[in-house]
Amino acid sequence: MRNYGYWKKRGVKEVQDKFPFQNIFQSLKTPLHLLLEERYRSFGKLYGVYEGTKPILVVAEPELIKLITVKDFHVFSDRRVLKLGDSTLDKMLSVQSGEEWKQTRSIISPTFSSGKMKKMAFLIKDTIESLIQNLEEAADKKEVIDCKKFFGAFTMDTIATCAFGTRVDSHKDPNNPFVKNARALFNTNLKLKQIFTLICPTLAGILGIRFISSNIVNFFQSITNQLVEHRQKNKERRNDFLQLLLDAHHSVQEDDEQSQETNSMDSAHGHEDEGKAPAWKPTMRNAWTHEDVVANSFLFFLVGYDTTASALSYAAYSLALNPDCQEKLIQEIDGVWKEHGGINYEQIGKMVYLDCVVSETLRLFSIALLMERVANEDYELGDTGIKISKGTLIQIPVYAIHHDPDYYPQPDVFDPERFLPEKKKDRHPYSYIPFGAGPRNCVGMRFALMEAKLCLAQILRTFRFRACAETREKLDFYIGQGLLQAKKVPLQVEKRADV
Ligand code: HEM
Repeated sequence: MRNYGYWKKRGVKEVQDKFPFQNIFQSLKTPLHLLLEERYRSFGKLYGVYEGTKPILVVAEPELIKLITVKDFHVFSDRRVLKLGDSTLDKMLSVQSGEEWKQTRSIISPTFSSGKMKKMAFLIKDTIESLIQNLEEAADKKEVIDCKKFFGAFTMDTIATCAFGTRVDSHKDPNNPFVKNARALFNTNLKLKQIFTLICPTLAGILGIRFISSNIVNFFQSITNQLVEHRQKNKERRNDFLQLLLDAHHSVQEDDEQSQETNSMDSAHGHEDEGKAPAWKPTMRNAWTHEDVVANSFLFFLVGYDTTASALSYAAYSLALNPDCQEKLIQEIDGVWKEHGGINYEQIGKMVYLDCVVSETLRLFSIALLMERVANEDYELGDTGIKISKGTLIQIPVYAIHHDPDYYPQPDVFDPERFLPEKKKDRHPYSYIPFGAGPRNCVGMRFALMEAKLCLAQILRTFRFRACAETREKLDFYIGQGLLQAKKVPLQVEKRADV
């Protein structure tokens, strides 16, 4: 049964399937980023699509995005409902809705405050050192590296230490039980296209996915149990997420820092009015259980591993193909190094060109291709006159907005200077949303930026990335995924002779 005409009747342009479920088949055939760009060109910033018979409104107009994600957040606080049918996994922040989500978010947000991130930067230092050693071996052998593998090992080590208090070198020690389980999780049971369902469950909704094997959940549950027991028995504390989540229920009244503050780390990525949606205030917190701790450590691992590894791979690739930008970044890094004798959390927050490089990477390669919200009541969309019924799904095509030549002339060119403060101020802030927007944006943004910036600053002090025969001018991406996932990012690393 088709529902065509639903949007037309409401005065909205619509994409009609030529045959039932064409939209779904198309998204499994064409890379989603290309589909989103093509529709943006043909239908503009406001149009309707159908997922089977379900009408979806696609909104790409920055002022309307701000309305939906911030000003009228009370109507659009949820994503599409995705119950995984597992009592632990259903406690993950990203799949919760309504009051449950508010309570969990109120507990989790402070764990990402800048004070906590600063302490966590010390843990990341060790994992960067392992990465540098691994890159050094590759440079000595003049190997072609797949950046995704090296940065994937680095982000896995980082999440292992920050979320599970477990020190591993997954590049050198692939048989470590943590690494084996993590790899099994990503390679088999939880394909990357399904991971995105955690932050934007489009494909899960379409395919009716129920995933994540209980063996793997049990493994992570059991290591968390052992760690908690060990820390309690030995009165041991560590500056990691596990500790912060464990402390959360003891410090119910403590700081709600993240929803209030913005800092230099957020830079172009956060929006000033984020977290200040008029109708949203952190609610009273209920008891925070051991299951909540396990679920959310696990979630950080799921969403923090591949996203940041991809961001670093795309940054390395862009710098290798744009040596002028790489030299400019190296100059900034060397300058800071000379002045401070190294680069730590404080310095990366002040490095303007480093921020431009990371921002431009996340624009050109918008890792989360789209965002979703659901209307929890009937609603009229700003002054468009469009009436949205309760339950309607809204999609925000992030990748297409980031490639709009009106905001970003020559959108396929890597040009970090677009993000210099004087250029940024001329653009609508909601035309740049790599971490989403509003109180439901990426809670891990600050951590991801810190991790990526610290890593880039440290490795470019030792190496340069170089394109090689295997490096393609255009990357090849997996199809049917909500995440922009390159198949391979081959490059060479060269040890710097000038330091
Ligand atoms: C470059 C890296 C990353 C990118 C591009 C990214 C992007 C996103 C996006 C677009 C969303 C949806 C936001 C919205 O709907 O408005 C999201 C949600 C989320 N992200 Fe990230 N993310 C990254 C890294 C991380 C890391 C490292 C963590 C944790 C350690 C994390 C944890 C989360 C969580 C828990 C949510 C769900 C928030 C909620 O529902 O309240 N992300 N992310």
